[in-house]
Amino acid sequence: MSAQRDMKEKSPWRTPVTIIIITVIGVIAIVALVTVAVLQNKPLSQKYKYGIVLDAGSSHTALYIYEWPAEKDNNTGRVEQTHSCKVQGPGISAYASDPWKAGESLTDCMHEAQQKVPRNKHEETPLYLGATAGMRLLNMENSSASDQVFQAVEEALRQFQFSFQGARILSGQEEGAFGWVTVNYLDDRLKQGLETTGALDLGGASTQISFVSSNYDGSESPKNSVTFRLYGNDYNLYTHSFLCYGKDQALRLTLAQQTLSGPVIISDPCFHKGYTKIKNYADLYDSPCVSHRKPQGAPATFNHTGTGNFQQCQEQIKRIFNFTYCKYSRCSFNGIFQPLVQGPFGAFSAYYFVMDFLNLTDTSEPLTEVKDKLTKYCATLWSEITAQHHTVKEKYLAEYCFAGTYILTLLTEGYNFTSESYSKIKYIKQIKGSDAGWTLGYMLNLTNMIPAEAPDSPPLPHAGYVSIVTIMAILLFIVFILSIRPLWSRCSKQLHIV
Ligand SMILES: Nc1ncnc2c1ncn2[C@@H]1O[C@H](COP(=O)(O)OP(=O)(O)O)[C@@H](O)[C@H]1O
Ligand SMILES: [Ca+2]
Repeated sequence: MSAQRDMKEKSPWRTPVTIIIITVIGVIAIVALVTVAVLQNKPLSQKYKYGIVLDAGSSHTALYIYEWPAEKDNNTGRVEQTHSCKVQGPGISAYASDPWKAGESLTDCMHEAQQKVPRNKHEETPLYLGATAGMRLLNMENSSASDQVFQAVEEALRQFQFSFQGARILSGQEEGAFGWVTVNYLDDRLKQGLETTGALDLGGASTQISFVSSNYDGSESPKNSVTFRLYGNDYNLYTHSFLCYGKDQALRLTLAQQTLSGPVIISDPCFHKGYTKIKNYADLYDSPCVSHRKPQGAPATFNHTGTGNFQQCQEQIKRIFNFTYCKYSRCSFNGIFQPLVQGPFGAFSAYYFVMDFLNLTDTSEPLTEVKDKLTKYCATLWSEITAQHHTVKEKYLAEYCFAGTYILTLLTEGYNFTSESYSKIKYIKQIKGSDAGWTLGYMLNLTNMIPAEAPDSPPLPHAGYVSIVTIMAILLFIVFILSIRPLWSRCSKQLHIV
């Protein structure tokens, strides 16, 4: 009996010290388990990645910086524009005779980008330059000049520490499709598989229309069709880019058809009464959109004089669209296939600038009222317009009557928007702080940021994991306490005996 008791007393499991150690280790193990389990599912301290896109448009270049959390696929992992910089001076295509200046023009905005992106991220930050219709036209007109502009621009961009990924001309299809991706990504329509929003982009040299139509499978005109698989959903997008139908080239087209006979004075209903300016024929026809129409033996200059008449302006503008031929079931204009417009649309870039200036962004207003307001605006004397808006650039100011009329004509006559479908257009500049335009969609595509398949969403949100682990830890603790209770009571008895 005493030998047995001796053995019991010597067993390491039965000494009070051992029991205390086991208890402490047990508690530490449970606390560690809880901590590890909770931390493993908690987002680590936020680290960001950056991307830079330069939009080399026909009228100017703009730089955009985008930022997103470094970890992939968490639900807040959205890309946002954190900064934009407008390059001083004209678009890069205007530097055809001085290519190195095109490169130099970008340096101020690039220095700004160096300040905005954290120093230690420069090397890993991709930098893209995409050029649109201005460079498309220069390339058509003089491809060696366009190559030289690209060389100069690339050389300038390589001077920076960023990871330069190249400069290239986007096709009209890409420009339209990436604008659509941007709008729908920012509106959170892609991840959730919601009805998408069409995109209307009005530039200076080209204009794009892109939308998903339920009764269009892409077979009738494959060159107008782009298919995507994004977050597990298939999209069949209709898109078209009209070169020469951006607002600056459309103005040339409209003016050029009024100068066919080479008159010295052009009375233009799209400009305000009282506006008069001597302009060069050579400048007007200095674009492949109109160069073939230059009248023979025209004088060097013409007197551009406004008459301010919306109705007549609209008649002039209609004449730049060709509605006479269409080999498809239906066309917009110039023989280009287009299904009937469908669903909501976002209209950005010059659509927004012009309609915002004219106070016509409210599309719940009936179209007839919009036209009435524009009629009044166009009929306002030039002297009154300049007096009311002395801070606005004169070139823009002179052209708002034309631009507003062009927008309404393009939408209603060109794309066949009706009073009803017009009310589903929203004129937008930004969505949730990021500019509407092709740049974000372009970067998302090149960095593979939008997966084809829906990411496996975690079965529980973070809070769910924390609750489950806490409950399990409490249960474990209770079981642990219950299991060591007999040891403790034996231990206290021993202490009593001692
Ligand atoms: N504040 C403004 N008011 C009116 N038009 C503007 C304003 N800012 C920019 N624009 C116009 O927006 C258009 C932008 O086109 P841009 O992107 O440079 O050309 P593209 O996309 O055809 O290459 C140009 O016609 C430019 O004049
Ligand atoms: Ca543009």
